[in-house]
Amino acid sequence: MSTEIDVEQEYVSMLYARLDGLRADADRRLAQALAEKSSSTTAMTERDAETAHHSAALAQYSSVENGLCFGRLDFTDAGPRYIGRIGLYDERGDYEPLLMDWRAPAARPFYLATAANPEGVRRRRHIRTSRRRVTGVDDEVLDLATGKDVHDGVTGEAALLSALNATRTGRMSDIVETIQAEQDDIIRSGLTGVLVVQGGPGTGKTAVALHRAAYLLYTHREKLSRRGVLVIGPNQTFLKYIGQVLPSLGETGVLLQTVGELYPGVRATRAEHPRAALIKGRLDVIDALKRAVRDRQVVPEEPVVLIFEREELVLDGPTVRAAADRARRSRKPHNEARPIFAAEVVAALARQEADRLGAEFLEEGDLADIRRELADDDDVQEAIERLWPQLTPRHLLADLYTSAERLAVAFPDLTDDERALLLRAPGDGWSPADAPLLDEAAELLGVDDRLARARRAAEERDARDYAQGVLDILQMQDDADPDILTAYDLIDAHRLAQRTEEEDHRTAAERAAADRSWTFGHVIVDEAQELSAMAWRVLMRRCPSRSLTLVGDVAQTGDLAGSTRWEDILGPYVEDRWRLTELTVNYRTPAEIAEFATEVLAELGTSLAPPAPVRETGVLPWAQRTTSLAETAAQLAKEEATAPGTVAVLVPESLVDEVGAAVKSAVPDAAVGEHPELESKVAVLTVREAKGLEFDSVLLVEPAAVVAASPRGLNDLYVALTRATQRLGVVHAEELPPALRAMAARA
Ligand SMILES: Nc1ncnc2c1ncn2[C@@H]1O[C@H](COP(=O)(O)OP(=O)(O)OP(=O)(O)O)[C@@H](O)[C@H]1O
Repeated sequence: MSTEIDVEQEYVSMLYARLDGLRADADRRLAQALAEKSSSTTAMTERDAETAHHSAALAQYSSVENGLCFGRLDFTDAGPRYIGRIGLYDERGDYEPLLMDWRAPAARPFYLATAANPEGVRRRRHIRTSRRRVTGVDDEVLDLATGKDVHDGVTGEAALLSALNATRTGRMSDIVETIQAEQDDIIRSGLTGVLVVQGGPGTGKTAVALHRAAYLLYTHREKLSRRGVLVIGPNQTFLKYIGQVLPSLGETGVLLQTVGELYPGVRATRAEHPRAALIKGRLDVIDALKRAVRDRQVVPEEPVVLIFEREELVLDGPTVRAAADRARRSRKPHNEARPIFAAEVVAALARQEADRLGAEFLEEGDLADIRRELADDDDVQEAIERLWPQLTPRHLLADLYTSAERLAVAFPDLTDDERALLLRAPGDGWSPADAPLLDEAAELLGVDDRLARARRAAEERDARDYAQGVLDILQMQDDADPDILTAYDLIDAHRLAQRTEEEDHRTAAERAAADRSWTFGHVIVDEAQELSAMAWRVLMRRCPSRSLTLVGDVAQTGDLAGSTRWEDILGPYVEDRWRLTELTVNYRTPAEIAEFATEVLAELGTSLAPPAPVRETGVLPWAQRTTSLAETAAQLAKEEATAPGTVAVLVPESLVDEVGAAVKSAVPDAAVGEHPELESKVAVLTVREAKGLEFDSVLLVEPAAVVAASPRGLNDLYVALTRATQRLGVVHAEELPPALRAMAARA
């Protein structure tokens, strides 16, 4: 007798056969396209496009290999509908859907139907698979009369709990099989406007943000694949943690970046004092940058003497000031106003030279000659460069940060101590807070695109030469029959080169990463509460359409430059035209641990409600007092590592080296230091580094020091307490913070 599993196995096997067929087909077409000898440039670009298309299809088919089909809906009046990671159609007959993409409207009842509101669904089935084998099914009968109702608003309870209880791997996985109704609403919310998703720790904000990216790309493919989707995360470790989710949903074209990467060509990761980041994150830094630019527009105290045609010409203060005023009145950015300044200076020098020669004997043409010669003169150019230098954003900021005098001019309102925080040695590298400033500087300076223009001109020349070569060959071939219209007759080398150039086969994400002026179709910001006002300014420049999703928790704000009110972030850009949605269920932290986090939340005095934990484990968190913090933490980490799953040792910044070294000697393959490898069994991290991450077991070291380390220390403690999916232990030498006093002492 065939069981339900056998029935589903048969169907699932058929789906995999179809997937294999599609894969073989794409493989064959790709090989064909690659083997094709292109006889013309047009054919070549077509071939490139085809190659890119088939490669992308192949990548997608491979990425959905695991868990291809995970659900089935049976309707009261219709046959079954299978739900999976992508849509598959029957190639024969009338292209009947064999598998419904989870993002299609027809798949929605899988996530929304409840016994109270079944949407025509009689039964929802979760299909569990391991590779291509069906290992089990979980059914829910959505019929109030005969079936059970959903539990606490949770759908697919068995599948959900099994996902939540699974041991963690150090890589986030997708939740496509068990998306909950409140999450589904957000994921499928419209593309336009600003959507804010506020939710406590573990409510699935990151998961929702990524599934939303996949949904938007599916639903608005045409628009978004051209302009691209940008996802901003707090740091590289986090981006690596979430990096697999979108590919597992078949989407590879989304650009994941940190704020430190927003300025193309710079990867800003240098650590700096939080107060320095705070200063750089405030909007009044724009005025400081303006002053820094103006400081480079020099009016000499002593007249500058130039030798031209063996005679002296003099540039005095008033002449330079008049030229500078004229340039500034143009309201152009510094580099773009420079030619105006240079022309004024040259004109003033030309007048001097004309007076010397006897102006009455000179004609306008002679004057123009003098101006041209002066403009070409090395000494004159050098003087102009000294008085109004051509500046790149990097030079401007590097010169500023390495000079106490320049800092004093740019930041007159800061104290000496504050300015000292900004001072750095030459070649010290950029911090994440510098990236928005580099971008702002680029706005103030205007593009110095000489290099880019020269490169583009060279490329164009190459392309033209290449096109000419192609046309010559074609013409040679076509010489045989003069009556046939040749490519040469239709197009010249220049146009052919242009056409080749227009076809840029990089993905939108790749092009966007390299282009400061790129604007995205949609921007998603995770841990959005942490971004500074300056970071928002750059992001808003990158997203003039204001099609944005902000995901975060204003109770977890740790960065001093971050925000604790959504209206403060958005007010300057969209006033009150933004939609607030909330996530209320905690999928990560078991009730036993969440209880302590709730205490901290109350102490924080916010009006935010704690998210409701969806499960209990029966395991109580514990605390152990010790006089040797590092050794005890290391010993306990070693013990914890014998249980299944991952272990994080979370430490205040001040103890990271000491505890890291002790843990490393007790557990040699533990990950410590910057950018720890999260797939390691044990990792030592500061609380800040652990933001957004989760582990099966968490050992928190010296919570009192976490609280004391920053004005937002209590927020940091809240983050630390909410990282565990199973177990939490606290190791401390000092008194516990009040919210943790009730924690049981370790037996
Ligand atoms: N519907 C769901 N089905 C299965 N797992 C889920 C679901 N929603 C959330 N989770 C899981 O809960 C955990 C927490 O999710 P996530 O990291 O997205 O939360 P968060 O709100 O971003 O947390 P934080 O504020 O701490 O960054 C993850 O393991 C995620 O996979």
